[in-house]
Amino acid sequence: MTDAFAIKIQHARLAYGHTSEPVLQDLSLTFRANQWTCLLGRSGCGKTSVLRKLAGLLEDAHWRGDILTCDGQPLAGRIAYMAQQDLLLPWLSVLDNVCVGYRLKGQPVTEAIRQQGLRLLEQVDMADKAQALPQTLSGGMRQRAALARTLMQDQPVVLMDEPFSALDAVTRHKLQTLSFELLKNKTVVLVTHDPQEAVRLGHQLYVFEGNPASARPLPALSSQPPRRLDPDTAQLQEQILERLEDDHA
Ligand SMILES: Nc1ncnc2c1ncn2[C@@H]1O[C@H](COP(=O)(O)OP(=O)(O)OP(=O)(O)O)[C@@H](O)[C@H]1O
Repeated sequence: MTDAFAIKIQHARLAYGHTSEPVLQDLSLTFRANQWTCLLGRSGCGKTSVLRKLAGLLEDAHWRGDILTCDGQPLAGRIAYMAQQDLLLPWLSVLDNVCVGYRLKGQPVTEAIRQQGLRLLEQVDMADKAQALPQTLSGGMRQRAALARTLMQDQPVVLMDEPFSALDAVTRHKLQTLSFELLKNKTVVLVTHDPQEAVRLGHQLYVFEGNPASARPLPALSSQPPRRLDPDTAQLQEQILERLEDDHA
């Protein structure tokens, strides 16, 4: 696994279809190494499109603008992407889904790899479902399995699209903390609709605003994530909500 690295998007524009209005315009974002960057914004403003672009999965759209890495190397092959849909393969057990990255790379899934997958399943409280098929799981269980699969990939950049949205409050809190621990040395981009989650986990935060949307940073807090609720975090949450409300108006 290579070290985490920073990524910069500069003055990007995105449109679906040659003649369509752009979804994103003058979008500039910096994702720092070893930090969590949270992206917020109203539904449909283009957050997932940005993750798909970074993951190399945006073939159906027109993108203009630079994406730079601080080491000058391409992004391809260095990204783990946890999409909004969990994309678990229905014919594979949960454990095989967690280890599927090795199969896709044509590498054998050794006993050591299976044990590592099992340990991650234990950490997300899914060890008892290791042999279950995805269709027998609840939405929250599927999300936990997908999270274990993302962690298993051990890539320097991790993109997560609302990874905790289907979880109950206690499980969400637990998995936020666990993910934060396990992804400490990565460049993490988290899309979330939850201001509390963003404030708890984000080293830096951006709100997508306008139509076409661009990203505006929020002031960083001096405390380190994962944060507890205190007057500063409460105030920042309030500020996020105000920005989101203004954008809906
Ligand atoms: N493949 C596509 N073809 C045409 N339009 C698309 C396509 N994918 C997304 N869009 C449009 O682009 C816009 C941005 O979509 P995107 O999924 O990036 O938004 P989002 O901010 O992630 O939304 P949400 O918060 O609801 O997940 C939306 O208007 C959506 O309808």
